[in-house]
Amino acid sequence: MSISLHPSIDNGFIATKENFQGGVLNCNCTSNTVRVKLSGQTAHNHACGCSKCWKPEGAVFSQIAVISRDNVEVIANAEKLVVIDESAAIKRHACKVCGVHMYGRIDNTNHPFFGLDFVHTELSTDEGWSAPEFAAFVSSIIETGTDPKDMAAIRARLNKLGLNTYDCLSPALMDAIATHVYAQSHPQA
Ligand SMILES: N[C@@H](CCC(=O)N[C@@H](CSCO)C(=O)NCC(=O)O)C(=O)O
Ligand SMILES: [Zn+2]
Ligand SMILES: [Zn+2]
Repeated sequence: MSISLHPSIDNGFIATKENFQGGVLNCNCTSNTVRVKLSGQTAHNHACGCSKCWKPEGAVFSQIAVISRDNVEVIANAEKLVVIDESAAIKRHACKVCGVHMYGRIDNTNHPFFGLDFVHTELSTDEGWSAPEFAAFVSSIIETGTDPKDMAAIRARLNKLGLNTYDCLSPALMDAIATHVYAQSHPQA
């Protein structure tokens, strides 16, 4: 059986819908489902191979996007959410019953991505969320057990799906991080 990159990516993905208004993310519990309302479109959606982002069963990548934290609201069963790693920059709020990560939040106001929450839009039944644009932290899938011998074929599959592969974030996001770092040590007069 071939490796699943991610169920929302393996066979091509649903296109971004213009003027998409957002929707609701649901955890995998069939009762007392945790629900998170996103009041708007997401951005910078990507496949992430890092060991920290939540992946559906059997997938080697997660699919993760960002949205303004002001547009994220837990609307049901918030008491089931726990932060899985308090020491991480991104505090991933997961359902303690099914394990799904409902949103990741950055508390450090100096972090380059402060103000943005990280979300997995496949948890929504709504269609039209921003489509994946690239694959990040690709080499990191080896850290969670992928055979290094499979990497060339995996990178080729991602490329064929239209996703450039990077071993950290995309050049645009890495430039944004570096710009933030420079600005912190060179404040405007
Ligand atoms: N090789 C490591 C990489 C982990 C990592 O740095 N992950 C990134 C991307 S997550 C979303 O794109 C990150 O920013 N992490 C910060 C955090 O998780 O708090 C590994 O695989 O673990
Ligand atoms: Zn759950
Ligand atoms: Zn990640």
